[in-house]
Amino acid sequence: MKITAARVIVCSPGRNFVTLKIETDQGVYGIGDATLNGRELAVVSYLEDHVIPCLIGRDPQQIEDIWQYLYKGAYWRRGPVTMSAIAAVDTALWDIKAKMAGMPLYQLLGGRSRTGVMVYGHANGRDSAETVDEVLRHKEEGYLAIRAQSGVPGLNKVYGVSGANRLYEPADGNLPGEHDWSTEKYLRHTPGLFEAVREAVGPDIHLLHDVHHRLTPIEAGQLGKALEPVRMFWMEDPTPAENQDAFQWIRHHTTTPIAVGEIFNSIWDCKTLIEKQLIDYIRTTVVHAGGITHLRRIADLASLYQVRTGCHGATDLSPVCMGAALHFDTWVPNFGVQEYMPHSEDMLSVFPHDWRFERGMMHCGESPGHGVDIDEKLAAKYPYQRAYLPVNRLQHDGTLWNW
Ligand SMILES: O=C(O)[C@@H](O)[C@@H](O)[C@H](O)[C@H](O)CO
Ligand SMILES: [Mg+2]
Repeated sequence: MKITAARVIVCSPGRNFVTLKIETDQGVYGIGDATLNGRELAVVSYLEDHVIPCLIGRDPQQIEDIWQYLYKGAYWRRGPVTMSAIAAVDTALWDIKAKMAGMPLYQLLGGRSRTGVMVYGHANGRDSAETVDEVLRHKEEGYLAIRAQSGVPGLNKVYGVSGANRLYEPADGNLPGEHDWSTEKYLRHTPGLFEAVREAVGPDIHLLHDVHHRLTPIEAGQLGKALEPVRMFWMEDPTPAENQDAFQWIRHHTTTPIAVGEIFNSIWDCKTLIEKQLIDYIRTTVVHAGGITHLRRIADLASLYQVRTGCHGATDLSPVCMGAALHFDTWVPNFGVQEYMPHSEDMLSVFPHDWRFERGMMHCGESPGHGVDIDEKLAAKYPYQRAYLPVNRLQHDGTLWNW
């Protein structure tokens, strides 16, 4: 069997997506997500100018050998651009292999480990009251796990708050927007927010919160301790995770579970966090952590240390990634939860898919492959529009902070 062609499809049905399509001499093709929010064209070039020429003529069944070839053969290893490009190739090859086998991807990985994939929805509001209402609305819709994010009194623009339009999209404008930040105001506000949310929603709903890299380790310890009475499912990205050892200071002060990893792109980024059990959930994804092949390795390492998966699933990860993730989630033994920020109708129309949401669970579907396709004609109607993620500055003196 041979790869005969591969091409990158860039489209923007409400937001930018980058999709790799690999065609073979058996008439079967596979697709993979290569979207890197705010740096999309870097991955397009990495694929078109450097990777695709090396793929033509190779046997698409040799998924592992091609993964090793692209990882070791680049010499310059790891990084979000490289690993997103490798991920797109890997996902497309798994899609092809499953289609050739005539089975849904989860069967090829090892079969079903659960009846469905528990997902968490995104409730957010401009203030605590609006956020509580949104959490209750998600409970009504059947979610068993709900992330809550709210505006912070005294801050203008805060991560995760979509305001009137319920779909949250952080990449805005063709230059980075500037948000303001005050840790003091955030730490004053957040414990009260979750007391109100837990009071309203009752004891059975899993509550999650994304700190989005903004605290120091000791501040994260403070927040985790303040949230203990709420019994959070997790506190996400409490502090920047380049320094994995720093998480021991959070662990010293709180038992609130911790989730990290959506911006990680290889097993090396999370090795210490997992082996020292400094986290409870690993958030690495199919699209940014080297595809199914590498994500399986991360999940297997995590399973040795009772760390569970909690894959990132924001709308800037395309429906192709969501499809592949749901097959992974259906198989992976140490599954925790899957993030699910619903894509808009425009986005979903470009990516016909097999999955469905039912009472807080997602089901990946039974069609061969990962169950997602791309309507190239429709995609062509939505040309790329440069968009950046915002930057964050401390409100009192403008210091550039973590967004
Ligand atoms: O947990 C999450 O979903 C967030 O961290 C993301 O919304 C993140 O801000 C975006 O994926 C960045 O592109
Ligand atoms: Mg996050």
